[in-house]
Amino acid sequence: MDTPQPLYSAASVRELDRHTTAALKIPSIALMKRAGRAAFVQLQKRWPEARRIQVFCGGGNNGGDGYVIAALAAEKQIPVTVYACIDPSQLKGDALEACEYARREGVHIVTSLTELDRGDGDTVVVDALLGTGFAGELREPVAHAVERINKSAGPVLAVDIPSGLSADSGSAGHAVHADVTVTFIGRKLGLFCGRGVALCGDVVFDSLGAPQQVYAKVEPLAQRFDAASVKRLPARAADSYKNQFGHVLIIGGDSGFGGAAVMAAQSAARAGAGLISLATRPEHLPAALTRCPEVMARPVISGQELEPLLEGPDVIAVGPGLGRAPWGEQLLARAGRADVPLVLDADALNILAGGRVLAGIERDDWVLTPHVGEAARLLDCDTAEVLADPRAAAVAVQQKFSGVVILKGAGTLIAHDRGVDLINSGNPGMASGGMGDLLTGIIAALIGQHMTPLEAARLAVWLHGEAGNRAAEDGQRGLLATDMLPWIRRLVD
Ligand SMILES: NC(=O)C1=CN([C@@H]2O[C@H](COP(=O)(O)OP(=O)(O)OC[C@H]3O[C@@H](n4cnc5c(N)ncnc54)[C@H](O)[C@@H]3O)[C@@H](O)[C@H]2O)[C@H](O)CC1
Ligand SMILES: [K+]
Repeated sequence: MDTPQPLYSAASVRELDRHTTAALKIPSIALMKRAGRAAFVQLQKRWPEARRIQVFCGGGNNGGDGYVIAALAAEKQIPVTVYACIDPSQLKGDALEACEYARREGVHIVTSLTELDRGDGDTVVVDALLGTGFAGELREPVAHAVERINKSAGPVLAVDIPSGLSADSGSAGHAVHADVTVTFIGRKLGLFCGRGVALCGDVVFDSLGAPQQVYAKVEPLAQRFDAASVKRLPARAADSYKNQFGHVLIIGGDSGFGGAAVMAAQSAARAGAGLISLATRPEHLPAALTRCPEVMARPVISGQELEPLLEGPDVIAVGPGLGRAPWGEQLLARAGRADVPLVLDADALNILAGGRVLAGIERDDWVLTPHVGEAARLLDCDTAEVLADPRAAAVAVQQKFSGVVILKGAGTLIAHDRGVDLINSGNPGMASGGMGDLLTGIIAALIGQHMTPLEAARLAVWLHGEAGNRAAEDGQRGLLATDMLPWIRRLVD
């Protein structure tokens, strides 16, 4: 099993830069030349037929990388033009030295966008405007240059990070939309969460030869898990029997929302739970029986009927289709005190956010699975605040309610008492009803199969997204949650 990838803040990457130049005993300009070369090699690999290159250079070292790229292109006789967004006379240090290197190689440098032709589909555009030094709102003349890059006909390669994207949070206003981002020395958290997932295109990492020991000196913001690093379930012994694989109870499905509860139960079954019970409104029993006869569906009118059902299960998931009416509140109030691990989703989170039910309760053995809107309600803030710094929001929910918090998104964050994890999974086809219900069922099934809440959260998020990717091979639009069920089964082993 691989180790997860560390993700850093901009400041931490600058610290890694310093440790690297010290450890390698090289001047920082040498690191800049390595960066420029790493980006140029990727450019040639991706677009070997590129007939022209336009490099947009800013006023800092990100711009310096751009000048190195231009010099390397000129050395290969590839027609290249640099648009110096900040006049070269204002450059300092390594960036100035890189600019002089480009001039020596005969690179044509223009300082006005009017001197830069629009280019065509064969013109590769390089975004070397802003890197880890970007802060605040995008200012002119960089903002205008970003807009021009986004209007280019050809592909875009972003150097280190798409200009306008926050390395620390993944938030962005106006920013470069790149096809490829070549990032150096340390992967930035912002490349993999928030708007970063859409703005970066493919992310290519190059350590620039940074020795392994420098990474031990700097604390990452998060660690990124993928198929190779997420812990899987063990193989089953030949003499296994169903009780060994957990009894999951799903509670939900108020009038009109029975499908959500049934899908969560089906998902738990497909993720390998030994026994699944479903406590839901009586009117949903026939559907549950038809859709998933393996599930023991039990009618629940009020909290009293739920009480005896809380005895047997090894894990309880509350929320799919629960609604926010007294029925749902009663069921959550009772389930919330059960002495087995819990998974709270959807309206169970909205009820919890209301503060009337389970007020002040903190549990180490529950998994909360908010999307951005539910996280905002749990924190009593705007969704804009959550989007501005998703990692901070996930940590705040975890500090408020304890346990494991999964903040769902294209870059899903998992906050726990030892730090923050990030998992990129899924695709835009999964932006449809029922996806969250499936995730809830998978988490519960994995806890029932003796994974810790954190292990279950990590594997479930990855598995859920991968099942969505496989199901989307037939097309993203019209992807239904139930299309993913066969894939959950194939991937959970
Ligand atoms: N040894 C190293 O540090 C290496 C760094 N690499 C590259 O360098 C950049 C980081 O460079 P830095 O000079 O610190 O910052 P930037 O070039 O990203 O930007 C600073 C530049 O941008 C202006 N600016 C800041 N905020 C804004 C804003 N909101 N609007 C407009 N302009 C803004 C600021 O005034 C400066 O002019 C790193 O990303 C790498 O690309 C090498 O790759 C490796 C060695
Ligand atoms: K950039």
